[in-house]
Amino acid sequence: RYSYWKRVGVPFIQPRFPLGSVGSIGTRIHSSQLLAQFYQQLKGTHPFAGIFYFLQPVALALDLEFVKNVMVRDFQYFHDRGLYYNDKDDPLSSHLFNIEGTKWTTLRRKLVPTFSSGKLKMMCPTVVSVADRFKTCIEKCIAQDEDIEMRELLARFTTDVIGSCAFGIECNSLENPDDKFRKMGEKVFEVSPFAILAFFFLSTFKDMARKFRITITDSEVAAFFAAIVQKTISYREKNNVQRNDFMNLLMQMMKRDDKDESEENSVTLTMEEVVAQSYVFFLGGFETSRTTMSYCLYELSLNEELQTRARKCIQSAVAKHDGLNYEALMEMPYLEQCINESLRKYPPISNALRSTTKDYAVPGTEVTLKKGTDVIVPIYAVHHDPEYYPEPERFNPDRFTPEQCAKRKPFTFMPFGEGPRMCVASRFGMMETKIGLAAMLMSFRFSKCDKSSVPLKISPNHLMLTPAGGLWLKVEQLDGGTSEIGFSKAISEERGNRVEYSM
Ligand code: HEM
Repeated sequence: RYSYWKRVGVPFIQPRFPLGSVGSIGTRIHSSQLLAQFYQQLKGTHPFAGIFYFLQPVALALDLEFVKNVMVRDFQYFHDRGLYYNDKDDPLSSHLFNIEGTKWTTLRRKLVPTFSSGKLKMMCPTVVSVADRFKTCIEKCIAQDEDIEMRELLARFTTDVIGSCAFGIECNSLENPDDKFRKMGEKVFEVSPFAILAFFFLSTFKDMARKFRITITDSEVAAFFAAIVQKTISYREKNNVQRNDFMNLLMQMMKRDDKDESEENSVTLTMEEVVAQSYVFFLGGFETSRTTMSYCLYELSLNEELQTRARKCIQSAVAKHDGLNYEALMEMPYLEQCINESLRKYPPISNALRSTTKDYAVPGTEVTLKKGTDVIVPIYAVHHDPEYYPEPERFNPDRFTPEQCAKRKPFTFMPFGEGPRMCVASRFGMMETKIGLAAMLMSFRFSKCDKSSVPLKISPNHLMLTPAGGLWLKVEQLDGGTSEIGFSKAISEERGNRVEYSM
């Protein structure tokens, strides 16, 4: 098996039995950094490199033309991710991120409208109202100690945001750190090195794993989400509640009677499928944005000048639009540059995955990727390639001025992936991140403290790019605070019709 790439004439990373090329993932190094080493080692030799996940050959993209072909031009060969899911024994795993084929195409098409500009604008006050509670929560924390572990607080902020926007649920994890929603999020993402390897293993041997009815979702998490979604749905049905949120859209897809049977590609979801989609929105909604905010805050805390510049940009937009609202958010170019530079340096989902659905003759080579071959687009490696980003370890938001963006080569900035399978909620993620950062920078000054680790180390045993040991910062209240800047004006009018949340 291990002579495969040599036989087909593709430069490859020497594997070791039984783990292949990924033996150190989860224990010594994060997958994104290991793949960046492979990428640098073999870049320029071929459109992609050969690596092995256990015994399975996997292609690692090395050049941008190949990335473009996989993500966009030849998408018909690459619409699946090839990840393990098991809709029979583990329905929660059967969500938009994992599912394949026409089921994915139709479901994706139906879900996209959830994140239209109109819907985002409508959700904006809800997110701002959570940001207001977030600010109060930080004030309470710093009254006790100015050195704060920010990642945990940010997780509570994004948990409450996604609870409100996706489920219409008031989960007060900001006020109550032991809130069950928060605990569930923690449980999903804090996985052991063994679990990471097991996940790669199952994705490599999917058919066998399905035969043995192997599940990947923690049973407590599965039961929790099933109960919360069912409760929300039955409350809405009983009280005839219509809200402009994700749950509403999924409920419409459950009701076959509402649909024109002849409608081509119409999707009907079972309750289990609705639970799975809600679950992925919860996952996508809280971990990625909190990670982005964490890294952005960290970098700004190391550079007072950039922090002041970001704060001024926020203050002037808020003053112009009379509060922190959708219009103000659209006019914070420097904050956006800072966020983009954070996403470049620390893309939370650091690799995009695709799997060939039929044999694929790689343009410009003699090689054919066999049906079922996994392809990795190493987002982190491309974002750290000095050819595209000189001095890649330097945090420099000026890389994202409109002039610099116009000069940038396509496919060198992919924090949300690319092509038809890119992040379905990228604009919502940006909005949530901007609101969280704006709320914090308007009210507080951030700097490093004795507990801050500089330089930051990436934890090897997290799925996303996560700082090891958390993110400790010194947080001081700014003179004047934010009350007069207009938070209160933006507090959501739309607080009715929420399910009482008491699990
Ligand atoms: C800063 C925030 C975010 C980042 C950096 C991010 C990044 C990504 C990336 C890299 C992918 C894979 C794209 C690819 O394979 O080409 C993805 C997919 C996805 N994301 Fe996000 N995301 C963010 C926020 C969100 C939010 C807020 C949600 C939900 C509310 C979400 C839901 C999803 C879903 C469902 C997919 C799978 C899409 C599909 O396969 O059709 N993401 N995201």
